[in-house]
Amino acid sequence: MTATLRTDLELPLRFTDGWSTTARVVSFDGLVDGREHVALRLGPAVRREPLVRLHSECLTGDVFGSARCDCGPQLRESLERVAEAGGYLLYLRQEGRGIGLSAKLDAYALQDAGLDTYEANVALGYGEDERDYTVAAQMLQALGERRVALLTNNPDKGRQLAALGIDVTRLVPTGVHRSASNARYLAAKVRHGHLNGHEGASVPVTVQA
Ligand SMILES: Nc1nc2c(ncn2[C@@H]2O[C@H](COP(=O)(O)OP(=O)(O)OP(=O)(O)O)[C@@H](O)[C@H]2O)c(=O)[nH]1
Ligand SMILES: [Zn+2]
Repeated sequence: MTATLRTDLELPLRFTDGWSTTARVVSFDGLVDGREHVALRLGPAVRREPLVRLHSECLTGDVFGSARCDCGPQLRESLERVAEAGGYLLYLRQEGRGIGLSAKLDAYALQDAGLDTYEANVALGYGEDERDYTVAAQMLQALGERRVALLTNNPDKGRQLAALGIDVTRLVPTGVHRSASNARYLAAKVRHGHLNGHEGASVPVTVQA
């Protein structure tokens, strides 16, 4: 299924600490899951290999500033890095690693009772990570991008995109935004294959057969 560009317009971004940039915000028709995912195009136009961040929605971290996770600081870091390098931030409506907001809050309650972030999902009857990146591949194809560098610590994003026909040349790790409130959460992610703590390294992508 092919997605098409719907609207593409200028969006001035202004932050209270003074950082600002101008993005283009792009919406789409024909995305397979019917949700309203958007792309921000940032920075200089690059002929090959734009820097791309697939950011999974996290209302509590992205909007409210919750320190239980690292999503808020990662979102801001990603905007700045993509604005510098040239590329896209795809804001994917995959709240709670795909299980939704209310279920994520249920999972938080289980974590307060001792489970880790993945065990909590499983205890609620979900997979550890329910995200599928087909819509991200559709968005990149609609934008005319087949070759990207991916800003992430999650190798699964690179593997899934590559399997969907996008040439992912390398994974570029984000910084590590660790605090007393999210340290347990980040440690669980590393146990499940995240590259948090490998900052500065560029990691080649391997696709499983
Ligand atoms: N189910 C669940 N989802 C969570 C929890 N904490 C954060 N999330 C969601 O996890 C998603 C972000 O995933 P992360 O595992 O933090 O990071 P990632 O996207 O896999 O990897 P990066 O690209 O390196 O950021 C967002 O959709 C958040 O809403 C949690 O405890 N339980
Ligand atoms: Zn979060």
